Amino acid sequence: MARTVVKLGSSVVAENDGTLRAEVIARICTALADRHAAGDDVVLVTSGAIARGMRIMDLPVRPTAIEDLQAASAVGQGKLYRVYDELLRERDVTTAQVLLTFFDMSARLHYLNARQTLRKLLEWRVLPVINENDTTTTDEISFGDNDFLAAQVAVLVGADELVLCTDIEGLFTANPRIDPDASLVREVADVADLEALSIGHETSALGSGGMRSKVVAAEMATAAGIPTTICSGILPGALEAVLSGEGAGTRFAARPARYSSFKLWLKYAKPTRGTVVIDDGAARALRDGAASLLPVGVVAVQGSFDAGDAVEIVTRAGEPVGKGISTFSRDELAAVAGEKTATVRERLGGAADEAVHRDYLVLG
Ligand SMILES: Nc1ncnc2c1ncn2[C@@H]1O[C@H](COP(=O)(O)OP(=O)(O)O)[C@@H](O)[C@H]1O
Ligand SMILES: N[C@@H](CCC(=O)OP(=O)(O)O)C(=O)O
Repeated sequence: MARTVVKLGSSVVAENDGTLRAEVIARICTALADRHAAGDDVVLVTSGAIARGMRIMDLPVRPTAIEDLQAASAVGQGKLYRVYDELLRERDVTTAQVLLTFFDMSARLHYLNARQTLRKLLEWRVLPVINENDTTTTDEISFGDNDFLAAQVAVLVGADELVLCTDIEGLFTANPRIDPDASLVREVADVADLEALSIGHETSALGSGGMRSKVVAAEMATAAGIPTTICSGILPGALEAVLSGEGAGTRFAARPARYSSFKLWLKYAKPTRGTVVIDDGAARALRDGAASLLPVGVVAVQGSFDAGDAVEIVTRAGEPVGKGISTFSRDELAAVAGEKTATVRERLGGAADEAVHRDYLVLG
């Protein structure tokens, strides 16, 4: 029994003018229902609310102003969900609509609640149909695109597989809409191997993020041990081949999962609010393993953060060392930067000695 997260891009769900691709969606629902009937857990992440709203409101192109996008999404989301609900009900699958914001992922308690709800739905054999809650997001708390949301959801539910469906067969060596010599990449053993390729942010008429955001999502999911495939959602048989294990499109091999679920959340879901610059000795101690970051190794503090916020940790030369949750606020940490533990205790009351505790730190 497998647990699979399937993401459909706007370009799969709708034509360029926002008209729903009814046949494509029906075929995909059949494929999902078949996996569900075979005993698999299936989670659907679907874009298309803005496209749907755009069509209904007769907007000629995808709007760019945030309030227009939010209003279009509000018009479209309910209607979009109803399409999946009806198609899947006809195929004996009960669905649930789940709308998430980046805030839900970045606040640990909300994250745990979302995880609990999704796990309960899967235990009930319900197929969650997920989208971002566009109407309440701001730039600050938006996923940016649903590829990132899908990767987050895959980590959240402990998926065995993530499938990102788009309007193109997979990842090409360059954007084939620009470069006719581009060829399909079938296997990616390591995302670092992709540096030589031209993977742009150019999108289809309705999409956001482009191929670049799919590769970043694949990097994130594979780092959590989840193999990821980018394939066409439009080409009949492609998603079906991926779901049956035959394969299609571009497959990113899973890397050994190095992080606990908490550290994955910290690395990928929690936004950083500031930067802590550390000296070389501290950088070595952190990179070598078991050490926490002590204030004595801190040389500068940038940004504005509270105790409990995530900070980027960098060397004096600006090389990234890692990311961690700060024990202190920006002002507190600035007041004890470079100081020994005895002075830190004296100045800050001694509640904690570490600027970032090892348990709340991810390297890289
Ligand atoms: N190297 C590449 N390989 C394949 N597609 C690429 C590449 N670089 C850019 N693209 C573009 O990415 C688009 C898909 O991204 P996007 O429109 O965001 O999809 P979706 O709406 O499905 O999320 C493709 O239509 C293609 O034009
Ligand atoms: N929440 C938005 C998703 C926008 C988005 O990320 O689109 P895409 O790049 O096509 O996956 C919507 O439903 O229209």
